[in-house]
Amino acid sequence: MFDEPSSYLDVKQRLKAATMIRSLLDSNTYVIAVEHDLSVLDYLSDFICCLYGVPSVYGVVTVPSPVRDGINIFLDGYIPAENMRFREDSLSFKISETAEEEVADRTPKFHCPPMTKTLGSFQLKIEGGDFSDSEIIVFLGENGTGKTTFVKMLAGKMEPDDGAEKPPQLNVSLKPQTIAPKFQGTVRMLLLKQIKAAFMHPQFQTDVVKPMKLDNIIDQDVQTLSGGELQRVALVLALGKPADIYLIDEPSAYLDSEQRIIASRVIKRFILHSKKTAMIIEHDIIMATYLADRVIVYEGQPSVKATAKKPEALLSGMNSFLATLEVSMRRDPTNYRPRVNKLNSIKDKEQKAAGQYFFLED
Ligand SMILES: Nc1ncnc2c1ncn2[C@@H]1O[C@H](COP(=O)(O)OP(=O)(O)OP(=O)(O)O)[C@@H](O)[C@H]1O
Repeated sequence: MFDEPSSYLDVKQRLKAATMIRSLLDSNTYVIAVEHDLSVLDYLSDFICCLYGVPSVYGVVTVPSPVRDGINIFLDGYIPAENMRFREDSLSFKISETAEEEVADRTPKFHCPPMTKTLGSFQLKIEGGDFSDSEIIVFLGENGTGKTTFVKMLAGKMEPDDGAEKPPQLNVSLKPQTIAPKFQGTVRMLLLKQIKAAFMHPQFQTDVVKPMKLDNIIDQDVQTLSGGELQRVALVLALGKPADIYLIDEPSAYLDSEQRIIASRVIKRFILHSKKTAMIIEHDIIMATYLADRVIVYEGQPSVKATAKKPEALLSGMNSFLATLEVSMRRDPTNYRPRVNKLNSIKDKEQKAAGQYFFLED
């Protein structure tokens, strides 16, 4: 049995872990895994059971379905065989067909200069670039290529190497990768203390607090929250702080598949409506694809030497990122979710031969 094998791993490691787990299968061995990253679940499984219900009240486990049908049932919120709807809305990943042109029209709001940072034996080179309002930049890179380091430099928590021009002094709100709250008191007390203005604002309640489902835990002690509950509180806190730029390190960690999709929608809507900029580190490729207006691809050797490239369009960035991983992806025609092609499958070979590692639309 494997419980969340993908946690904190980068895309390459997630697929490696899935392949390793599959290699355990033989005629006498069954593997059962709990996994919240839908692309990994898709790659790993032959059959899946969906679980639905009301958190902390009841849960129902569906009969196993073949993996594609099972994930689509989960996303659709409807079990055709039982004529049973368990969620009002279906969850879809369609990316606006105009996304690319919208990016081209954006006016630059701030410029990040080229920078370098040396940490022990690790060297990071940042190409820099221009960033604008209402856009989300997703950082794509393997573990140990310096994503968190770049975020810390933008947040002013780390200086670039001597002599390098510093990033602009911006008002930054940071959701760190690890969350270890010291606060003694309830969630409500924490929100009132740190983000009172946003918390009391009806728009923020509707757009952020309600969808992140803080109602059930609002009077619970922060110290007793689970990992997923803490992550939801940390995201609300980060979005509730007035800032020019929101730096969000691994929003998907500890969240289940549905919460990941809801959190992505909340972040996307918030950034669009508030006309702010977000930079997000995300290893869940479905969430990363859904969130990104543009991407920064990290190249190089993890823990040794890496380059954070200039921001680029989602399609070209994903294409070059997936090419470095030697992974190709297609989209499910039903709900547009990205699916990893099995290594050496016909699609995998065809797409790689054509240099199309990633498709925006099927
Ligand atoms: N204070 C430090 N001293 C020495 N090395 C460090 C320090 N902080 C980070 N590193 C190293 O720098 C490299 C980049 O770290 P960083 O946390 O930025 O990577 P990352 O891309 O965010 O990784 P992950 O995806 O695993 O979160 C790693 O090899 C890390 O071990």
